Amino acid sequence: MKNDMKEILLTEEQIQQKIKELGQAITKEYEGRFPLVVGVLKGALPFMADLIKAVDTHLEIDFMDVSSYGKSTVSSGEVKIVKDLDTKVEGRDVLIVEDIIDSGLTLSYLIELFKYRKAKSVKVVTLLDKPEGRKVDLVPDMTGFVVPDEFVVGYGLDFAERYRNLPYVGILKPEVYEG
Ligand SMILES: O=P(O)(O)OC[C@H]1O[C@H](OP(=O)(O)OP(=O)(O)O)[C@H](O)[C@@H]1O
Ligand SMILES: Nc1nc2[nH]cnc2c(=O)[nH]1
Repeated sequence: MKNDMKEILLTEEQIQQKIKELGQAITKEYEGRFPLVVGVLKGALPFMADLIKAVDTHLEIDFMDVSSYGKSTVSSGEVKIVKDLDTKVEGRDVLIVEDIIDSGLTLSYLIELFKYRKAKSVKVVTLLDKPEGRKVDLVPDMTGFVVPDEFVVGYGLDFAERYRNLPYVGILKPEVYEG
């Protein structure tokens, strides 16, 4: 699969080192509390799995599946709930885990939803942030890496459901999605 990459943006080692640091920051932030850590499917799965192992305080996990993209690389601007949480968020400290923030539409929808459901606090940790893609004002509380305005894949991020299982993050060669 490495042959499909124009460039490797983040190596497995860089990602894992950053996750250790983020895990320590989350431990510090939520020590003595019992946050509800919400993974946004499917992209956040590898990040969430590694991140929670780097956190040294009690936490509960749950997942939400929302969809804002079709099969293309362009945002449709629509957000719909595909799978809701099993857990009540009222009174909870919610930490949303994302693989990437691009337009910000997915997250701004989720943040408003959890506030409406009376969460005690809502924070966001994202592995990747693409600030140039933003359509709404949104700054994550914790960020792994800022990435350029390019379509990236790997470590949860897909192109047509492929490449999620890469341990690194890269930019595809144009011929891969053109062909
Ligand atoms: O900031 P935005 O422009 O809203 O984009 C970010 C969202 O897009 C991706 O999910 P996607 O809807 O592609 O689903 P997936 O995680 O199942 O691939 C990503 O995982 C974020 O949830
Ligand atoms: N795979 C992938 N999904 C995204 N969703 C929003 N931005 C991106 C991106 O750069 N890559």
